[in-house]
Amino acid sequence: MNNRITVKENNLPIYEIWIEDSYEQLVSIFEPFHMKEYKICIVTDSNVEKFYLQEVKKLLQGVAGKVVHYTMPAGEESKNLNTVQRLYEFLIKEHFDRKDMLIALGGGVVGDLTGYTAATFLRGIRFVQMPTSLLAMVDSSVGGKTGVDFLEYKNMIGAFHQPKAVYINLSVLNTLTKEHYFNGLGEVVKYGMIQSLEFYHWLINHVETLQQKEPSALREIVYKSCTFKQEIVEEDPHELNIRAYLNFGHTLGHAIEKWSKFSILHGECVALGMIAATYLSVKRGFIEEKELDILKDLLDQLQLPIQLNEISKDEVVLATKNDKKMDAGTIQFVLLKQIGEAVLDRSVTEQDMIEALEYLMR
Ligand SMILES: NC(=O)c1ccc[n+]([C@@H]2O[C@H](COP(=O)([O-])OP(=O)(O)OC[C@H]3O[C@@H](n4cnc5c(N)ncnc54)[C@H](O)[C@@H]3O)[C@@H](O)[C@H]2O)c1
Ligand SMILES: O=C(O)C(=O)C[C@@H](O)[C@H](O)[C@H](O)COP(=O)(O)O
Ligand SMILES: [Zn+2]
Repeated sequence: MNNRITVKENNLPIYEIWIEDSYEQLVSIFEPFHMKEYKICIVTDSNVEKFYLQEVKKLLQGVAGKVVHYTMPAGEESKNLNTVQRLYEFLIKEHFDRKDMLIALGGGVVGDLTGYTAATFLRGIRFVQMPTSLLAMVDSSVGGKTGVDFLEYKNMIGAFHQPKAVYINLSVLNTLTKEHYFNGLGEVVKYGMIQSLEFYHWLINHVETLQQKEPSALREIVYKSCTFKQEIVEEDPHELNIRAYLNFGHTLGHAIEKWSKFSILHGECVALGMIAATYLSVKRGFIEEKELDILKDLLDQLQLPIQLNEISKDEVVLATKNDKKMDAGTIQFVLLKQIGEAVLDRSVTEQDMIEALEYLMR
C-alpha cells in the first residue's frame, strides 16, 4: 500500500503525510527545510517524553543547528493559553527566530497546542506534526486546524496553520493505552459515516482485527482516514462549507466534553455525538432506524460509549450556543442524508437536541 499522501492547496502541494513503521525515514523529511543553521524545539507531553523523546531528539540533532525540547503535562487540561504562554517564554529564552521550527511529538493535545503556538509566535513559524496517538494520526495532525480550549470551551482560540510535514510512525501505537486507542477509533468511524459507506462496511467487517490492533488493519485505517481528510481539506481548507462535515458528532460531542470537564475523552464524546446526530437524521426521515442500532453495535464493539447515565441537558445545550458552526444565531448541524453522506441542516432546535440527549440516556 502507498505510504505517502500529498496535501495540496490551490492545486499546489503544500506538505506530505508519511506513514512509516519506524523513525528510520525521519531525517529525510527535513531535507527540503535546510535546517542546519536553524533551531528545532520538540514539544511533547509527560507520557510521550518517556517513550520517544530521546530517540527523536538524537535523530534531529543530525538535522538542525540546535535541538531543544519543551514538555507539558499530559492531558486535555494542558490545552490552554497558560501552556501556550509558558511555551512562548521558553522559545524567547532560547532565542527562537522566524526560521526556526517546532515539532509536535504527541497526541492531538500536543499537536493542536504546538500548531497554535507556531501560528502565532513571531506571526507564524514552521512546524511539523509527529502524531503519536491514533486520534492524532487519523485526524488532528492533518488539515492545519490548531488551537486551545478557553473556559473549557473546546478549541475556542485557534488559527489555521498548515504543518510543513506529517510523520507517522505506526509502531508507536504499541505503547498507547487501550482507552486512547479505542478513543481514536471514534474519529475513524466518523469518516465512514460522512464520506464512505464502503469504508463503514469495512470497519463493521474488521471489528475483530481492530479490537486486536492488527498491524495491517491499523495501516489501513490510518491511510484511509488521512486520505478522506486530505480530500475534504483540499476542497475547503478554511471550513467555509464542506469541511464542516468533519464536525459530525462534534456539536453535542464538544458540549458533552465541556460538561464532563474533560473526564470523557474527545473520541468518546464524538461517539456519543454521532449517535445523537444519527438519531436526529432518523427523526428527519433521512435514514432508517435500523442504522442507529448498527452504529451503536459498531461503537460498542470498539469499546466506545453508547449511552450516558447522567447529564445536565440544559448545560450541554447551552454550551452548543458557542459552537463554531453558529451562523447568525442558528447552528449548522451536521446530519446524515444517508450513511456515507453528510448534510448541513439549520433546522435543529434546542428541543431536538434535548430529545437526542434523552435518547442517549435511555
Ligand atoms: N486539530 C484537529 O483537527 C483535531 C481533530 C481531532 C481532535 N483534535 C483534538 O485532539 C485532542 C485529543 O487528542 P488525543 O486523543 O491524541 O489526546 P492526547 O494528546 O491527550 O493523547 C492521549 C493520551 O495518550 C498519550 N500518548 C500519546 N501518544 C502515545 C504513545 N504513542 N504511547 C503512549 N502514550 C501516548 C498522551 O500522553 C495522552 O495521555 C483533543 O483536544 C481534540 O480536540 C483536534
Ligand atoms: O479538521 C476538522 O475540520 C475537524 O473538524 C476535525 C475534528 O475532528 C476536530 O475535533 C476539530 O477540532 C473540531 O472542530 P473545531 O472547529 O470545533 O475545533
Ligand atoms: Zn474531533
